Amino acid sequence: MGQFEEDFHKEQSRINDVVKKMKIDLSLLENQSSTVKSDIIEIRKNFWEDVTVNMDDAVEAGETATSIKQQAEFLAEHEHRHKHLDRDKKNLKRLIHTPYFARIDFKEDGEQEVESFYLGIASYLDRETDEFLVYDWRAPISSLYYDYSLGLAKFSAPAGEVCGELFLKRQFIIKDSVIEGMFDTGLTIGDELLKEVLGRQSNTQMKSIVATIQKEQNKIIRNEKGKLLIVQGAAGSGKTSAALQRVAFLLYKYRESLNSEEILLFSPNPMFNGYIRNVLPELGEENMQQTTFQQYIEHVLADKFAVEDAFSQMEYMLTAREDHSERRRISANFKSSSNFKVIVDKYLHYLSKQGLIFNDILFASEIIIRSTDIYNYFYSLPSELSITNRLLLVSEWLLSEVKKREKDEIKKPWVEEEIQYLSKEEYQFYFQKLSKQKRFSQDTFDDYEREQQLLSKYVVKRKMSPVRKSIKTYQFLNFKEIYMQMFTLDMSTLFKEISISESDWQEICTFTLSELNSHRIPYEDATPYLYLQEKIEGFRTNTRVKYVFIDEAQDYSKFQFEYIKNLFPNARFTVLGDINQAIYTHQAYTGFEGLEELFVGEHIEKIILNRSYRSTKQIIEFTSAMLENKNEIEPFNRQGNKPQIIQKRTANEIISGITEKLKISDSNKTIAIICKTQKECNIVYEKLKESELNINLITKRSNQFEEGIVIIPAYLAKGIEFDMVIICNGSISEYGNDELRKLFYTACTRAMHELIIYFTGEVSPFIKEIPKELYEEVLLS
Ligand SMILES: Nc1ncnc2c1ncn2[C@@H]1O[C@H](COP(=O)(O)OP(=O)(O)OP(=O)(O)O)[C@@H](O)[C@H]1O
Repeated sequence: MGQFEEDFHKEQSRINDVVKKMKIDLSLLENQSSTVKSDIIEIRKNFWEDVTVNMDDAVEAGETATSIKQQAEFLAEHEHRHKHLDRDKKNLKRLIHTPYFARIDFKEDGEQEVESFYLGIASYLDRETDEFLVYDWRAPISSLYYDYSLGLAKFSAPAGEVCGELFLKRQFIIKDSVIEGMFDTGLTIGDELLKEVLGRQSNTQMKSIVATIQKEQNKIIRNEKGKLLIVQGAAGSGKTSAALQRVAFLLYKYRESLNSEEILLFSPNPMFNGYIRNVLPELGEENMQQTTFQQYIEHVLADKFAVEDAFSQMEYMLTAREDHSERRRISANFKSSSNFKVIVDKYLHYLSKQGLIFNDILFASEIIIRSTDIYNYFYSLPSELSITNRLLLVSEWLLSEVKKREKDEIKKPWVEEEIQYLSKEEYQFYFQKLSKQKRFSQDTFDDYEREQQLLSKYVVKRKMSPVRKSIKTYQFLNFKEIYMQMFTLDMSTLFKEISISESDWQEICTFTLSELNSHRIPYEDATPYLYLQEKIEGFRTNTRVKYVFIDEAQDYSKFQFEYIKNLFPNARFTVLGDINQAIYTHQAYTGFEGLEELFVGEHIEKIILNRSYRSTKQIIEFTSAMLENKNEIEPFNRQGNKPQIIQKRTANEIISGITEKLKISDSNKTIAIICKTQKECNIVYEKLKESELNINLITKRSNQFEEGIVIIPAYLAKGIEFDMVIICNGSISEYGNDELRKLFYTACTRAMHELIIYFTGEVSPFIKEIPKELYEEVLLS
């Protein structure tokens, strides 16, 4: 038997031993879990029997409450235990399937022996010997595997740095407790396993990458210092993957003080949430909270406006008549720039001296406090106070005015009338309240005068309650008008400082006012609107969230970053993006400089990922050639066919070409037909439907990443990948404008193994620029 066979044999026999122990533990866990489950059923069934219920007097009622509380706690404790056992069971089942993926042999300085450590998705302790048979990939020692090749190595343990030498790095592919592959490697993480993993077909669900995390990615995952961690990474360089493994790492490292509810991920669209849903559970962790920025703004603004989303804005830009889309582009571009923030901040300054717009306070359709009085009161307050603090004082003043008004109202005839018309239930309700009060005030119960007086007070208070509520929620502030006013003032002094012409500003003003007057808020206005509102009314912060992740961050404006930062004052931020995929060209994207400015004085770390793992070498070479910074992206050496560029005479011929391709392609593959817009997707879908192939149309409302063949607009395909990508129309007529370069690049970089681009007439200039040897061309003869 050769050395390899011998090692292989030994390793398999270790796995057999470890799995045997795991199976015994699993059956113990199963027994414990079923006992706890029966206890829970029993407790639920007998809940009321085990509680002493006696409401005879206050003391007895108090004891009853305590008894119920104790019983509920007893139940909760059992349920909690059951949940934990369930989680342990699931982890153990995963470990039995794949006990580990790597082994490292390490000799610590000062020690005689080389020790072997096996790494898996969770730790496993031998209960008899108290020895770790598997180490969690997030344990301190595991970082040796990700960070070092053979030779001198060190890792940070809780007690300090541990130095030594790494003698072996062995990787395994294990399925159903059987070794399917084993590689010894001297490199950081051997290419063999990575090649194996990357060569597999894509899936509708993203997978965890713990067995093959690369050194640069590991820096992201284990980063603990920065208040802000910025990751600029090429398409397919593993930004999303690193972010998700980082969540798992944080949940492990801070398991005593951090839970998944305190981590929030902003993702590009709802479908993406579905795409990444399985990664953390696969690693034995619960998913973090997930949202999209759109969901957030809609949550806040939807009761006032029809809120446009980024995709509708994009679709409009791509499909509207050129003069219309140009006007819109100027507006969107400007509003997401720092220049507009200068205007908003100047406007805030202006408002601190004059110009806030208030609503009258009404009671029963009668004005009880005039907006002019509120205005005067507000501006009579010391101007050194912030607007927010002055508003607080205004609301206190208004509430005291309302109180005075309540006193006057009590004597009015409507009150007596209202008392007479109180329903039986209402009367009883007040009666009970009154009796309670009388108990304390020692009044005689049948004191009719007093009763009448108190009832009047209650009736008036109740009637005034919406007024008080509206004051507390600042409805006396006409915020919509305040925002609109910004587009009506003479801001000419500002234009000296910022780069916008008077005529462009006028265009922007006309467009914005017309939209807001029609109760529509354009996407580019939503964040400035909220920003201004929060600056005036005070930020509604979420102090619970400790980590915020922003994926596809190149699509966020400085306004949005600032808004998110203010919203989560206690959070650390991990922001991941790719400058080459900034598809919202109007967004005036300037890299992450704007973001860094928001964190001046705080610890910022920046990591750049240049190596791309998603696509074959041929696809990466082809797609990177479209970019200005061509040489910065390093392909992983995985071979495939060159991208194909196919010319057709007509759009209908393209459809026939696609149909033929689909018919001969492997049905297990994920295939995306990517069009520039939703409008085109709909047309192509209608035509392809006739082919009897099973095809799914993806729209911005899709929550699910469908299996098989999908038709999807380029801007929705961000972040996702497919075995094969077919670009429906790569003609100059579709992708001729340089502003669409990044959109085209994003669409092409979704391909893992195959990329096919159809066109009619003349091909897009982005392709013409690519050296011919990087693709295969099928032209009409
Ligand atoms: N270390 C790794 N080991 C194995 N696979 C990896 C590794 N890093 C990335 N991948 C794979 O590469 C593909 C791209 O990863 P991911 O989607 O995280 O990249 P991204 O940088 O977010 O891409 P994009 O910006 O283009 O959306 C995925 O299939 C992922 O599983």
